[in-house]
Amino acid sequence: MAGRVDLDGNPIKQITICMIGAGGFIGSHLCEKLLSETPHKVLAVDVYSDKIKHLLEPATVTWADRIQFHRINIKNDSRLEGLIKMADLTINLAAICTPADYNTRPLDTIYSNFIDALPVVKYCSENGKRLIHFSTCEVYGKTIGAFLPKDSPLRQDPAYYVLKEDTSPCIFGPIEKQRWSYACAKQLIERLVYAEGAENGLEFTIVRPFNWIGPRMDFIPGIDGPSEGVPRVLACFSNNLLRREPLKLVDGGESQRTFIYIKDAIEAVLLMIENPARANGHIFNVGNPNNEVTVRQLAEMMTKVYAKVSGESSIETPTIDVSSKEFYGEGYDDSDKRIPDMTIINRQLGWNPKTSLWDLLESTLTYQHRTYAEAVKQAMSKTTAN
Ligand SMILES: NC(=O)c1ccc[n+]([C@@H]2O[C@H](COP(=O)([O-])OP(=O)(O)OC[C@H]3O[C@@H](n4cnc5c(N)ncnc54)[C@H](O)[C@@H]3O)[C@@H](O)[C@H]2O)c1
Ligand SMILES: O=c1ccn([C@@H]2O[C@H](COP(=O)(O)OP(=O)(O)O[C@H]3OC[C@@H](O)[C@H](O)[C@H]3O)[C@@H](O)[C@H]2O)c(=O)[nH]1
Repeated sequence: MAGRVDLDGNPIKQITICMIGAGGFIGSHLCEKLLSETPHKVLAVDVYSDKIKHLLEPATVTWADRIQFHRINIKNDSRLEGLIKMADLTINLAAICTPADYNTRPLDTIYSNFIDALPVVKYCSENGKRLIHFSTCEVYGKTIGAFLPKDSPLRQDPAYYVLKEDTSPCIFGPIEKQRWSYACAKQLIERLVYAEGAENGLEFTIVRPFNWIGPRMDFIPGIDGPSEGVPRVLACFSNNLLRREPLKLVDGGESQRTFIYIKDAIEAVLLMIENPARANGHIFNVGNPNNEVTVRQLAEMMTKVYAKVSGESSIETPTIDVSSKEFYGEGYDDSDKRIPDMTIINRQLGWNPKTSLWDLLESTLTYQHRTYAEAVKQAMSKTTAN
């Protein structure tokens, strides 16, 4: 760790980071990276700590004095401002961010993504502290191309679908499509952070993650989360594969996504943390434009990769179609396509993603198999016995 320098060759000083939402998927990977590869200190704030338990116990690990866990719900805890004041930088990851909640719990979604983030922005601004705020690629909503006729040749033109931080519009569906409650709340908090920068000099960076995936993402229903819960697609499909049941393709699985390996994405966040002069005042797409698939193709690839890593043959009917109304309920809608433009992050931080979709699925599904296969088998045999 000695002699670490930033992108401009300046020595990197140790800082204290207040990480809100540190116990989640992204937070757990970021904590791991900061503790194992940097000298920085982490004030980890969350209501849960299961995903960072391995970093907190036993107290003898070499970084024991560099991480503190604070079990705090930021909705209503006066300790938050004190922690932000103690830190040099605050990173806010806390959010409700699973699509199954956006249309079924729209109030919780809006409160979590906008109202609950307000004090964090305010305390950073008032105390002159730097903020890295986690937004989402969903702020782009649908592509312009989605509104062109199906056979229009313009649909092939990147100008109609590549998503750029400084020029693309944010296109959401009607209010009754409550799916967009999340994207809209995230957009408004982005605008607020930006305005605090413009009017009050807040030093900020906004991150727009494009489908980061990897180990510890969400939960496997009935094993380490509610049986009826619907996590994001990686965990839904992992759960289906573990239970040897067909993967459910919502509305035919035609939507397209670009998936990036969590470990590649975390490299980008570390560059933002350690290069404030290059990251402040910017909004960054963080994704892998080379890893685009339809959800159907993702299902097919995950089925193949899982067969390889588990040694089990795939089932006869690997996928089935379900309607979005049946799967998510009333008010669901979808982003059609998400390809991040990488110009700004490339120019400012020289960062590029590395891992192919096949490789990231292979390491992630190896983890899923090792972590869950036995527990799923036991849970299934109990259900059959009953
Ligand atoms: N994973 C992705 O691909 C992705 C994509 C786009 C945006 N994001 C954004 O990145 C951030 C982190 O996402 P994630 O995938 O790690 O999600 P996650 O759900 O795993 O993590 C969020 C964490 O925040 C905590 N939290 C929520 N409300 C809280 C509160 N009131 N007080 C304290 N802690 C609270 C949760 O307990 C959870 O541990 C979110 O803001 C999300 O919108 C993630
Ligand atoms: O079992 C499933 C689950 C999901 N899907 C589909 O798979 C696609 C991806 O679904 P995800 O649950 O990963 O969520 P989305 O990509 O739509 O949104 C996510 O993207 C960015 C973040 O802000 C959030 O983490 C989340 O909103 C959607 O088209 C969804 O309808 C299935 O076809 N079957």
